Amino acid sequence: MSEANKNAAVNDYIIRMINLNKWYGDFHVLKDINLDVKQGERIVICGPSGSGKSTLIRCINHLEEHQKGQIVIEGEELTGDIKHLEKVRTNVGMCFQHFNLFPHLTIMDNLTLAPIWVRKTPKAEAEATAMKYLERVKIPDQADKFPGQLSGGQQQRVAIARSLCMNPKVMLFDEPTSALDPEMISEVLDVMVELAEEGGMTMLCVTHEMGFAKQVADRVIFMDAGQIIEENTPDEFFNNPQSERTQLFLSQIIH
Ligand SMILES: Nc1ncnc2c1ncn2[C@@H]1O[C@H](COP(=O)(O)OP(=O)(O)OP(=O)(O)O)[C@@H](O)[C@H]1O
Repeated sequence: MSEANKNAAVNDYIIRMINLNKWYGDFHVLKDINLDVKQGERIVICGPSGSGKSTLIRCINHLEEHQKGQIVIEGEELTGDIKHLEKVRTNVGMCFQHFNLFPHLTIMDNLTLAPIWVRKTPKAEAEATAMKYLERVKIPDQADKFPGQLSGGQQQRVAIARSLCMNPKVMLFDEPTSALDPEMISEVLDVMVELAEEGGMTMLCVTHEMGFAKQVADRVIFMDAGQIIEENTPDEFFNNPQSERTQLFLSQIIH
């Protein structure tokens, strides 16, 4: 392949993980992960507890540091360089299991904090954008409340809106529904489905919500013991799982 073609191929990928390895002390948590993510691709990552799913996506925005291999984001290797990291953290939004909202700030202030201080967006513009996204996640009337006054499902929708206010290219979701009461799960999944179906946003979602995976994922990745064991379209993944470990996992979660 010519150098130009090689670069063109590389540029198709917004995120590349190349022989990625990570250890927590002596514990080898990620083992030779190779994963290329295309711009706009929607990926669901599943697998047993402790298989390294959260660690994998936390490495993408350097919340966890890898020790070997490479992560390349928009053609630039992630090294921990502070300037690059600022850019990555602006372009890659993340929603966590436990929302991580600032409890002492109103919803509006939670949403406008980063745009005003990191992006230097004028306050009125940041507030207008925040309102737009609060409407999109269907809670515009909660803007002046504090996180503690909202349900878990509402707080998670605020967390999604907060990420969207930074106009990210990639959204990482780390089990966004697993801390929610069952009746609140669908209101968060609905927002995620809408986001996925709009297209354009690259999404990596660690979730056990297999209905979500079937509905919107372009690709499902199954991890076990720090390795990617299998990846496929949802159709193939659910109907024709190849490895015994995937079959066992699916038999345990789908009844
Ligand atoms: N900061 C840490 N220090 C040491 N070990 C850790 C740390 N974080 C995670 N681990 C261990 O690494 C392994 C992978 O954890 P990780 O959270 O990435 O898995 P997971 O697949 O997301 O699990 P779950 O579905 O339960 O959230 C687990 O055995 C966990 O105990």
